[in-house]
Amino acid sequence: MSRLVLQGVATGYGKANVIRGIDLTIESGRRVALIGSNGAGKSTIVKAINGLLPTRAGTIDWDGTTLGAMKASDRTRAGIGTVPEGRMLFPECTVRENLVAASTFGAAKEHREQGLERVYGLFPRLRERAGQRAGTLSGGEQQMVAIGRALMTRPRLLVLDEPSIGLAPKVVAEIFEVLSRLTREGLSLLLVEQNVQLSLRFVDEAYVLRQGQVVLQGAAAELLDHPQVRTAYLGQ
Ligand SMILES: Nc1ncnc2c1ncn2[C@@H]1O[C@H](COP(=O)(O)OP(=O)(O)OP(=O)(O)O)[C@@H](O)[C@H]1O
Repeated sequence: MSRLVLQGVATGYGKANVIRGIDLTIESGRRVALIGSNGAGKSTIVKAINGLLPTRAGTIDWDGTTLGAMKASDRTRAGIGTVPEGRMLFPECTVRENLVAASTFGAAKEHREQGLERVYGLFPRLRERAGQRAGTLSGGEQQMVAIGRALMTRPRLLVLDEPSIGLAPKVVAEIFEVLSRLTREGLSLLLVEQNVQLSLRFVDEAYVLRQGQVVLQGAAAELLDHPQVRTAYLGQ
């Protein structure tokens, strides 16, 4: 079972307490979105989940185990994959090298070729561009590499920070179709998106964050109709 539970999580930077006690649960196989305006703390929560930022209070449980001070690399090995904001690829390395770099994590090592085949099957364009330097790819292709790289570690939960940013609608649709396919195969998703319309149409449930606190949560379809969400995030 792959269940992520945040209880009373607080974290921040230096003297700034950015996240001030949030509860959030992602049940196995569910698609969950975290929405909120610029600076609400979405990326900060992502960093607390993937272990790049220590928590100051509360607990994060994954698969029934409290993560505590577990290192980021160990969280990846435990099945939490991240597609970071800005993609963070190695621009001078090829697509294949970027993908393979991630497979040095745990079990993925023996399954490198299998992993590559799976990624190329999901994103055929990456097979065609396997030898091309990542920095020369289009934005959409780079996002595909970032997602593919996370998949190379065989995650059971994929955390995506702003996957649609700066991409044309057609490419976004293509990427979300792959994400949809992955969730049908049982992968859980935490989607952080500025595009509220897109994320609420895609996920099962969502949390609305304001100034480091959850101000609304519920089924995505209900939130799409919620007056506060419509006014604040959908411009309606
Ligand atoms: N490394 C850092 N050091 C200090 N403050 C930071 C750092 N990273 C983020 N912050 C601050 O934490 C707050 C939340 O930032 P965060 O990036 O989590 O917001 P966000 O909801 O993801 O916003 P965006 O949609 O603009 O990415 C902001 O006030 C930001 O200035």
